Amino acid sequence: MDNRGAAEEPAIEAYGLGKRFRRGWALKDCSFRLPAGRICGLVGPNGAGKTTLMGMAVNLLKPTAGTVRVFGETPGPENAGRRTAFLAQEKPLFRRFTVAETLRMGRELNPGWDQRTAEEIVRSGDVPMGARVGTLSGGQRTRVAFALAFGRRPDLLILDEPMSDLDPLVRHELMAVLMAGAAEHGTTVLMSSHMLADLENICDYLLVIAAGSVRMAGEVDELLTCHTLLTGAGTGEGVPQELARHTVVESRTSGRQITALVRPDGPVAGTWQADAPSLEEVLLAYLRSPDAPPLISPSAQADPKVAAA
Ligand SMILES: Nc1ncnc2c1ncn2[C@@H]1O[C@H](COP(=O)(O)OP(=O)(O)OP(=O)(O)O)[C@@H](O)[C@H]1O
Repeated sequence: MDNRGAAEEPAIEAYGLGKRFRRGWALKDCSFRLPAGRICGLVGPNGAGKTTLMGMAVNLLKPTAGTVRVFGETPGPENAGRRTAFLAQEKPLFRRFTVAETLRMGRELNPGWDQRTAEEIVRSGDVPMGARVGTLSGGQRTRVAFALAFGRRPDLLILDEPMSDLDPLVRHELMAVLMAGAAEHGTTVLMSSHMLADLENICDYLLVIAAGSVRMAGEVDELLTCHTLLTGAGTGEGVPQELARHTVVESRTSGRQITALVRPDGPVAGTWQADAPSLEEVLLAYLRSPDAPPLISPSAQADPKVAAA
């Protein structure tokens, strides 16, 4: 669905966004739009620029080039900042605070604080309210940090690899909490993760970056339906001639069999078995093929006017 024209501003819109550190560009010419209300997976190899992008959306980093807007505003402590909660990769918490004190701090700092939900998230993991944060396991600390971010009831929740230190059961439980809460409150979620199979179950939107630029962005359904996985008999090296008119994202030869992920431009000639790829197959193909043409679906295309606003 294309949200253009909807009354709600996009949750995030970036145009020509870039960040340069001493060693070079961490993110370059990055343009996309994330419509409000989506659960968006942010995918990319190590060092692709995911944390840098999130840092600019939450005003921890200033862009070197271009623009990023959150609900139509430049990120800052005011409106956009108040509507956004960020769970950083290192989950910064006060180690000397007890869990109860941590939640009390959340309540005192945030007018729309949802104590019941925050407590439920903590209690369902049997984390003692009286325990000091510094004595908790990594996964328990993540649960508390998650409760703190979620309890703010933000309109935009930005999570940097939230699942990396969670066991599979906790991961599923917290992601279910996330999805139910987001559905109930219309929260937009931007979540980076390397767990591609998990993202398939959680996300309805996707942003893929590699080497500092956008490789793919849009509705998961849309991105899936425009790809086909072809399997056929390989006759040699390289992309077979009959695929030349289509966009071949990746082609791999194994023995006498060739497998190609393509964006077909009309019917495919030749004898191929055509299958619908999984999200994981599409993501892996794009991650392995940095030279494949990027794919930005209409709902994810940034409006150049954002840069001028
Ligand atoms: N504060 C900084 N100073 C200098 N370089 C930085 C800084 N922060 C990030 N970088 C560089 O920017 C690039 C992008 O880093 P970033 O942390 O955004 O990647 P990432 O996609 O989040 O990676 P990962 O999946 O490993 O968490 C990397 O090359 C990194 O070394």
